[in-house]
Amino acid sequence: MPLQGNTIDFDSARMKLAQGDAARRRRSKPVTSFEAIQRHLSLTLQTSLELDRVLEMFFAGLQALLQADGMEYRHSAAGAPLSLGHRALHRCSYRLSHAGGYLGELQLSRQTRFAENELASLEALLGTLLFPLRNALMYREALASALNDTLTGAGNRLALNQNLERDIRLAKRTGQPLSLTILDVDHFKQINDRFGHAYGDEALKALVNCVAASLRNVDGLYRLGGEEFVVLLINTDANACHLVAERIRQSIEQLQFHIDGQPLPMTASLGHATLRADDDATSLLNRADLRMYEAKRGGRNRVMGQ
Ligand SMILES: Nc1nc2c(ncn2[C@@H]2O[C@H](COP(=O)(O)OP(=O)(O)OP(=O)(O)O)[C@@H](O)[C@H]2O)c(=O)[nH]1
Repeated sequence: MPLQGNTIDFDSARMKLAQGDAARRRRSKPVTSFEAIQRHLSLTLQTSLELDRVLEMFFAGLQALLQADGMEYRHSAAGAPLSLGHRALHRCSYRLSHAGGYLGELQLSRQTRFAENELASLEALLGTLLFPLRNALMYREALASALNDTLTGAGNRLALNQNLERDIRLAKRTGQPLSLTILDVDHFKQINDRFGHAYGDEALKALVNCVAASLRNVDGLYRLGGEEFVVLLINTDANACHLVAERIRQSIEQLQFHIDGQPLPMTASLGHATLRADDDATSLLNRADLRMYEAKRGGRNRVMGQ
């Protein structure tokens, strides 16, 4: 997985060193015994905390022991299943766990059956994956909690800043349109005042689920603060953004949210803006914010664009 941003890729540097060492060792004395493979793989797997990278290294290292055509890894924390190589007819699967903690499902496949002795070695080799995999999952969880709003699960302001800067750079380089919409819940204070803060929190969670359900998985949903959210739409021009914002508005209006069995209608006002050549993140957000306030002044529960 390529690293983004201006960082030094220590992982690949260390990998290259490790690979170089391995190549040198292979030239002098072939690495053949199970213990040698296991030791080498153990060292290699410690060079990264990136889940994809750890699994890639395991798949590559495994080939010294048995030839496998494909490997698939599933864990809800990892998002979509991660596939390496290509899937073949014969498969073996493992549910990985450690000290009661679930570490995912791993499946290997190839064209010919796995022999019993191969499976036994594979199971022994899986031990090398345990701690690197657990550490990579913990690292991923730590990153996610640093970038997500704890109440609603939407991205937080830090995630918005990072992704917006990146998407603006990309849109300017590729010439693709980029739009965003700011959404502010109408009269949210009344919900808190009437039902209490805890119910207000539940209403915000329901709203985020509702907005997320009307987006593509490449779209970003972020909480700016309070009851204000941003939807970031890559490769989307002003007309398409208006349609998306209108769809969001309607889905919030139709949301069947109940408090103690009582329906609680919610609406939101939305303002959108599309990237111009002289925009930066602040000017783009400010323009959408101005439109959102126009929507509030215009009577709320409406969408205003540029
Ligand atoms: N329950 C809950 N309420 C929050 C949270 N963050 C902000 N609020 C409340 O959201 C309300 C926002 O109120 P206002 O800014 O007056 O806006 P509004 O009532 O939505 O009215 P308009 O935006 O003008 O339609 C305040 O009562 C905040 O306390 C939160 O995390 N949970």
